[in-house]
Amino acid sequence: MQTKNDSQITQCSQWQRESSNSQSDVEPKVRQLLAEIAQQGDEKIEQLSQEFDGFSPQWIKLKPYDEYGLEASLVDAITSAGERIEAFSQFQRDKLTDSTYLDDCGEFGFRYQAIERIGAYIPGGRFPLISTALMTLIPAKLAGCQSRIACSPSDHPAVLAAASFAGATGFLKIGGVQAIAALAYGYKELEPVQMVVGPGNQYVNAAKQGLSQQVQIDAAAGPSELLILADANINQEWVIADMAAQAEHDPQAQSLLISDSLELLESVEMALAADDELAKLLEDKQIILLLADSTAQMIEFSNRYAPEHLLLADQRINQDLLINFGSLFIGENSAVAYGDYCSGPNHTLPTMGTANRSSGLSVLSFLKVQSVQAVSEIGRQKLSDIGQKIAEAEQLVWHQKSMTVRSS
Ligand SMILES: NC(=O)c1ccc[n+]([C@@H]2O[C@H](COP(=O)([O-])OP(=O)(O)OC[C@H]3O[C@@H](n4cnc5c(N)ncnc54)[C@H](O)[C@@H]3O)[C@@H](O)[C@H]2O)c1
Ligand SMILES: [Zn+2]
Repeated sequence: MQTKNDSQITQCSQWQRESSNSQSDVEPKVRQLLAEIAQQGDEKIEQLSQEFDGFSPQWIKLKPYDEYGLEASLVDAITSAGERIEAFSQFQRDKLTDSTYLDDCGEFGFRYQAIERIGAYIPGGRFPLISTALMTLIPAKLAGCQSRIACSPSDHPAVLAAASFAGATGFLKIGGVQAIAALAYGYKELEPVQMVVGPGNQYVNAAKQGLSQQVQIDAAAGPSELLILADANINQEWVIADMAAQAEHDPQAQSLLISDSLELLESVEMALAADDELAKLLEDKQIILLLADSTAQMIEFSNRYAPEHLLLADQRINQDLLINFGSLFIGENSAVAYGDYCSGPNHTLPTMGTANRSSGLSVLSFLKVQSVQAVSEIGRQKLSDIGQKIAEAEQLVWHQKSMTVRSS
């Protein structure tokens, strides 16, 4: 199939995601700052907070979330969104049951154990990120993490209210590299946490990366991505709004529409061209229109691209064939924006193709899977027979001995 010469519609086989912008100047700078903090401790954290944000780090005592003077309808919305996110987390937690089996050598199994202390970074930025506070702190609470520290350079009432609703056990007003370092190394009475989650700018992400030996971190959530798989019958107005919505997160955010219907793509292109704002998104390649030969090629493209958000608006495609995505939205009722705010599943999701190997944030992120074993009297003999032969071959004499002494 050929597309018109002046068209922005591209054959999907000829399109590839650009690699992320190099953060070459940010990474060394952040590494240097972290080294200074490691050496100089709290004093350096305070100095950087003054230098970059103009305030000293400050503990804020959280009030009940409905005492922040927010508009009543916003309080209701936070409650409803929070309850749905909580219900999803609870559902997931309930499915994860500790389990053991018995065999002739004893009892063997595994159990889920929450990480004790976690930190959630809530970006400062231009907007009070209510949803980020809910999406990071609620799963940690439902997982059973005992200490859940929120950090943000913003003390906007909506952020504090959301952190309070989501059950933060402490709120430290601090931003950037120094916030991540305070969580990882400890700061004054704050003991080091074991895991740091949450989005942020390139300094925040570089700090998380730089401290990933000290603490567990979640996947770096880069610029937002959406891929829509569309048949000829989609509601164009809806999916155009979805594409523009994800594009508005960030100038580097990208929304892709793929279809085997050239007619549909041309119609969408015309609709975009008729609106200055949307036309600019197309021109800036924040919206991309891709033509496939077949549904098989659409599926193959989707699995290779591994989008953060995947909207399946093609009734011919079996969802089970889609294997790489952060979050799947099935049918065009399922606006990605619902997932951003309030449907329940998490919005902190892997980007840049890392969805082919990693998962978004969830209750699971905050749990360790531990194995347990209790060897029986009979097992003592049987396992010694097996293990001591291997220990002998490895020439680990005390390993061998610790088994042979038990075998008689
Ligand atoms: N993927 C997601 O789910 C998601 C959700 C929300 C936000 N985000 C992203 O989070 C980011 C928020 O960024 P932000 O900047 O608004 O808030 P931020 O809180 O991430 O960063 C602000 C901090 O950056 C530090 N900083 C600024 N300039 C610095 C410099 N030159 N050197 C060292 N430190 C410096 C300051 O200490 C400041 O407190 C955006 O990129 C947004 O796209 C992503
Ligand atoms: Zn979004």
